[in-house]
Amino acid sequence: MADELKRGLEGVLVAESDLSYVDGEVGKLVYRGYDIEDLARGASYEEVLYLLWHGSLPTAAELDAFTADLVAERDVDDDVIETVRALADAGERPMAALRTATSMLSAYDPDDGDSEETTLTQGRRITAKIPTVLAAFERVRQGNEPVAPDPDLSHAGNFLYMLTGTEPDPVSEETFDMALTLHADHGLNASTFTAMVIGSTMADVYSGVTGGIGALSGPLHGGANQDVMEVLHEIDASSKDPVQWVKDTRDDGGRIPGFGHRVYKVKDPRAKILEEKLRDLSESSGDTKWLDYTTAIEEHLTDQGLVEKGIAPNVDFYSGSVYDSLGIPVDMYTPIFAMSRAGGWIAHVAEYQEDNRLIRPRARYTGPENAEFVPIDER
Ligand SMILES: CC(=O)SCCNC(=O)CCNC(=O)[C@H](O)C(C)(C)COP(=O)(O)OP(=O)(O)OC[C@H]1O[C@@H](n2cnc3c(N)ncnc32)[C@H](O)[C@@H]1OP(=O)(O)O
Ligand SMILES: O=C([O-])CC(=O)C(=O)O
Repeated sequence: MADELKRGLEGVLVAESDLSYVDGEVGKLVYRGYDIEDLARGASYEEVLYLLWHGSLPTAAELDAFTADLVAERDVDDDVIETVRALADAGERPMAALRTATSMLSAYDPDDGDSEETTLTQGRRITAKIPTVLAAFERVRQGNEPVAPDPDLSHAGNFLYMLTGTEPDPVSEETFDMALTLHADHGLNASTFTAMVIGSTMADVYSGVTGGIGALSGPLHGGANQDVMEVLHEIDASSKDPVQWVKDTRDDGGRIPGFGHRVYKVKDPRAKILEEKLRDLSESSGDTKWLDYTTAIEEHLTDQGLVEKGIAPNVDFYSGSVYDSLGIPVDMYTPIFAMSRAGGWIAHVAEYQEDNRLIRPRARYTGPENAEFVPIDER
């Protein structure tokens, strides 16, 4: 058993967690026992953060105090904004800029130490500042000045405000807030596990979140939401039938971004909620293009038996089309995922460090044995 190889750690249990549970057979996701659908429809992202970090849904008074603490941390030091400007000027990708800026934020954090309290205090600062960093990056990139946070707006509303300079309408704010809730946590996915591995060395939470951002950026994980939208744009620009695009891609041995999952063997429950949201938004705007393309792709892959084989739409398949309806640029989709998932990374690091054990698996050695060393001048 000890020597059994589990490629990609598939199915391996490495920790106990009270935070979230993914039932991949029936397509169910819960945060601390609450169904994601109830939370997405009924709770704000701030309530969900409180739930993840403190173990229960807040009362109104607890939420007020928690929100005030988050709002108080939204400002970002000028040096970080200057770095963000330099990164934007250099043409850095938003996800990489976020990774660099998040790491830099630690220089301005007055606290130090590895207690749960410090992790959550620093986690609150990181969570509050990521939207400010991201919005500033996007504004500078577009040739505009950053917009200061508005303390009267929610986490979701304030981000959209800082991004556009205009207060969002209630539908946009509610839609974005729902998307943040849907992305906040998801068991030991690759980026959360990365943050936990880093946390298990008792490194600080800035290191864990910075590592999480790096892991999330890849196309097999959070980066797929950007890929899905790029595919939709490619289909649109080429006037190709979406089904033909899928056929060509599969004939070339390619994967369909936004499909497949290590745990879900059926459609991701978050994809169902986002699809419904996209349907509402498309019908009310009268622009159903992305909905039509995504639906056609899903129907085709269902007809081809892929969905039945467990390669079904995941959260990334529909999120981009929803962000597009909010006017958000395509390469900001994965950073927005990180903005939400930071809450989950912080919760897992804090939880794991409570009863910490260094995470250190092994590889089966397949290299040469008894190689004879030859000094460099004799090689
Ligand atoms: C937030 C998230 O991270 S959700 C996931 C986001 N990522 C994507 O959408 C990228 C596309 N999807 C994928 O690459 C995969 O489904 C993953 C990485 C998410 C999961 O991968 P794994 O659990 O490692 O499955 P694995 O890569 O072994 O695939 C199993 C089989 O399904 C096929 N498959 C998996 N995903 C897809 C896909 N999107 N399109 C076509 N075929 C697929 C594989 O080719 C493989 O087939 P084979 O057994 O005939 O070789
Ligand atoms: O759980 C996973 O492997 C990927 C995922 O859906 C997420 O991180 O939200």
